Amino acid sequence: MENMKSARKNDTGEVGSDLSEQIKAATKNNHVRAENTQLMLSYQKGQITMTEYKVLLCSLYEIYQALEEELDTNASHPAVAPIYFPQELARVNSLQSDREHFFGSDWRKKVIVPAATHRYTQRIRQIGRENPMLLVSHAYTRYLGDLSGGQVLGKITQKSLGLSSKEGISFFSFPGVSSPNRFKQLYRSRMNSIELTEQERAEVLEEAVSAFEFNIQVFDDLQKMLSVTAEAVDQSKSRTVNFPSSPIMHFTMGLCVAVATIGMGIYLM
Ligand code: HEM
Repeated sequence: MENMKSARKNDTGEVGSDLSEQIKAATKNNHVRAENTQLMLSYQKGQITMTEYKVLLCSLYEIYQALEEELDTNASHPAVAPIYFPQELARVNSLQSDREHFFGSDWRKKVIVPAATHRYTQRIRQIGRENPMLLVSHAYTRYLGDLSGGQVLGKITQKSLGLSSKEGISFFSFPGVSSPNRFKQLYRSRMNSIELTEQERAEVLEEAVSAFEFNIQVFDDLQKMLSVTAEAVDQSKSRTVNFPSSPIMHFTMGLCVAVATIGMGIYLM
């Protein structure tokens, strides 16, 4: 809320009246909070683990599938058409191949996502049906993030996981974008060309704040899920419970326990 006020307060001052400037100002504090989630901090310290990356890929896949399906369905909507760049930006195919790389050909069966991811995708689908204008806020939050800090995160992932090739990290590559900075300029100018009433503009800014918060909740839930998993695996070792013996089954079983625990915890709140 404070962010929203500062974006408006500065309309005639340093922020200006362009949507691209206002959305950046409105989400500034949320961006700081996102950068400071435990998952993103692990990233910045080069400490991302294979398990963290794999569960992150599962959630990103669900999120982009919802986002890109809704963008495709609403491609000719006046607020969506200017920022509709499937050739340059679409991530679902890259995420599919990254998941296939790590999970194998039956990757579709290995969906491990926390409740926060479902809440995020449900919101995207709801606005796709009811108010497609707000897809702008979600597309901005994910794609401009991927073209900014995300570019560094790709390099860190490769190094942290000791990957010798780009296989498994195609999510971070945008072959259709030769200069991320120039493309971001184009994207901002397209955002600025969208005609919005004051009320609509306020809604777009508010939805962008929510989009950041959805991402923060996903990161936090993933972290919780992984810590519960680690405990479940530890307990299974110490209690000699008949847990499946292969590492992948261990991982999957542990995550099932974790997802169930977190999912129930959240839905019961
Ligand atoms: C390790 C975590 C992160 C780092 C180090 C990081 C870093 C950055 C940097 C350096 C920029 C460029 C700022 C500028 O051009 O002024 C940026 C922009 C951006 N980031 Fe992040 N970021 C992180 C996480 C995130 C997350 C989790 C999201 C949202 C899901 C996000 C969304 C954005 C967006 C939308 C922009 C574009 C801002 C604009 O120009 O309007 N970032 N980030």
